[in-house]
Amino acid sequence: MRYHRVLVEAIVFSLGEIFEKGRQADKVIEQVLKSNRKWGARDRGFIAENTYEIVRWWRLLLFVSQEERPAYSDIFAIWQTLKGNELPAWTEFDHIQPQRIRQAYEEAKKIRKVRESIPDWLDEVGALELGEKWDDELHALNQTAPVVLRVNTLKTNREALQKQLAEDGIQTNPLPSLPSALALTEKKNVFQTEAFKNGFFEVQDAGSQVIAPTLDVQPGMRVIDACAGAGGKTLHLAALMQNQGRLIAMDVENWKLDELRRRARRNGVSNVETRLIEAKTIKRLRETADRVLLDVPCSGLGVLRRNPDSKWKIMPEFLAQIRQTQYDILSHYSQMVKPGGKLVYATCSILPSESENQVQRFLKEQGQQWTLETETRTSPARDGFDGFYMASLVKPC
Ligand SMILES: C[S@@+](CC[C@H](N)C(=O)[O-])C[C@H]1O[C@@H](n2cnc3c(N)ncnc32)[C@H](O)[C@@H]1O
Repeated sequence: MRYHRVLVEAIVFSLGEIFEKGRQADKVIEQVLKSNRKWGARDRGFIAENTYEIVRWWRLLLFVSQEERPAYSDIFAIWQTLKGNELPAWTEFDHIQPQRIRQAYEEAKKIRKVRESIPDWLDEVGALELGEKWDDELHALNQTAPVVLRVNTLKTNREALQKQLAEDGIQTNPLPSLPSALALTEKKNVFQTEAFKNGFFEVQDAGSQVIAPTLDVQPGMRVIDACAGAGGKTLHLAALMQNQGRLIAMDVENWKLDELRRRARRNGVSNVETRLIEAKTIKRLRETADRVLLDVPCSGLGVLRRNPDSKWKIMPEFLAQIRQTQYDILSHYSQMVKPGGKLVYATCSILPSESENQVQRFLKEQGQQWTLETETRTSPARDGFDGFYMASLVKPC
């Protein structure tokens, strides 16, 4: 393996931005990759993959270093050694002792929270809430996530897109359980393709693709996506509605709705209107929707494969606070559903306290009003999808 100093320096810089300035890993990597247009695909892959993997394995690497504040270049060297790569003969690596690193790693493997590189409190919460399933889920959450596309059926179909991407050297496999999903066989930058620029697909994990179909939307319905963000699931709903009917996408953050509108244009979506949530927005929409999606803000513990830095950023207090927000949204926003209509409550969390328990509390506190129709979970350990939860609730006529 040949190392280029400038690439290793880019990784060291990125780690400093993430761990010292608390910046989001994907934003830092995006900025670093933009800083040098001459880097090729392999160089970019080297920077991005190593930075993400070091962030993912941070606690394990710190343990193996046996130092309180090791230099980021030492952490890089430890990571390469654990991967079985020989280090270059650079002076900054003179003091690195591969044999000692391998011994410390043997010790690390005996302690779950170190081996799986997770904060103490999170290991405790996971074990408490998931019991014997925690080991497998935690392990699966540390694997690199596949890149999955959702075919935009407003513009193309799965076979045609698969063929078009293959002509660009991008090989994919259809996922049998999801009619619009294609998984890449190896990581490639799909955003450069004509197919992406023309809105033929979106990048969307398989677990996330299970949610919109749960609403059972029909063309012509009136549908509200109440926590729409930048619209991953709004676009999917629009495609399932065949662009017919009315789809209101709402959020409390205007910049996300701006991004949603941009994506909707690329996707050829014409039945979406965006609405910033203000004091009376929900009240005004009382009993107006055939379907309401509540894809509520959550811990993101089901998508740690993609965002490994969030395990170092979220705190127990945040979990308590977000649970309250989720319940407030569920109990308040559910009033937008018409009698006979349907509500889907969804999270990208593996924790029952953000998911099943919230729905149970809602059913109990709302009395006889609602019935739980279906409850589904996707699992990194069981099906290789990100960890999503979705419950479909019907309001009686
Ligand atoms: C899980 S994300 C949504 C992801 C989005 N549905 C998608 O598929 O791309 C949750 C969203 O809820 C929004 N949010 C936070 N508090 C909210 C509130 N009180 N009402 C509505 N949306 C809220 C956040 O801004 C965020 O965009």
